[in-house]
Amino acid sequence: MELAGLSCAVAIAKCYPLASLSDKNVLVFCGPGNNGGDGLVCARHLKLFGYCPSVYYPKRTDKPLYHNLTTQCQAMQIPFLEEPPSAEICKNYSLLVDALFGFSFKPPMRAEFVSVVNAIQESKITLCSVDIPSGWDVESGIPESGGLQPDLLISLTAPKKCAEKFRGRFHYLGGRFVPPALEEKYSLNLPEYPGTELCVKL
Ligand SMILES: NC(=O)C1=CN([C@@H]2O[C@H](COP(=O)(O)OP(=O)(O)OC[C@H]3O[C@@H](n4cnc5c(N)ncnc54)[C@H](O)[C@@H]3O)[C@@H](O)[C@H]2O)[C@@H](O)CC1
Ligand SMILES: [K+]
Repeated sequence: MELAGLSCAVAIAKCYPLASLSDKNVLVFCGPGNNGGDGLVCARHLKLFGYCPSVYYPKRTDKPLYHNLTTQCQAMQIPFLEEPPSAEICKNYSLLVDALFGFSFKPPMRAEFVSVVNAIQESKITLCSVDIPSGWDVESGIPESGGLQPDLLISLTAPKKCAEKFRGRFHYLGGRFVPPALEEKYSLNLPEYPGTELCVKL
């Protein structure tokens, strides 16, 4: 998770260098599972890279891993929003990071998250999705009702089938931790990571 989240922060910094943004404010939406954990790690590394991340983490998982990730963000003075951000609030940020749901999401979206996703969509702020655009089915992709349309998708470990439907500008692969034997076993056919890079543009 630490490597996955770090690779997301690196991909974001490559696509949206600080100098290209009107301000450094980034809002990271974190869901209850591992995708949200990746988001917490990503927020921390974005801060280390000079961005000003805030986190919205409405459904916190009561496990030591998530407590620790939250504590680390708080120790770095990363603010946690208490109220669900409206589309207007989202407009205070240069970038939104969607780490709500990943490959374990089962549509349809439960009511408690519908307004959160709608606010992201309505704001039209540049969106970066971690692993899978939240609300998309891991296999079939975009929901019929429309869904989030990220500008950057960071696929982790290997692109999921739904990534075929991604239409944004930047697609990166991150999570450089697959042992070669596993890559071979599942015929993942992953691209070469250049040098010591943590992510690679697809
Ligand atoms: N397992 C692995 O090998 C890796 C996993 N990683 C990350 O882990 C993610 C998968 O994590 P998880 O399996 O924890 O699952 P997710 O983080 O995808 O989501 C699980 C959570 O979503 C909730 N949920 C599911 N369907 C929902 C719906 N319709 N409405 C509202 N809530 C819903 C579940 O109750 C659960 O709390 C990946 O997408 C990736 O981001 C990466 O860190 C890399 C390695
Ligand atoms: K996501």
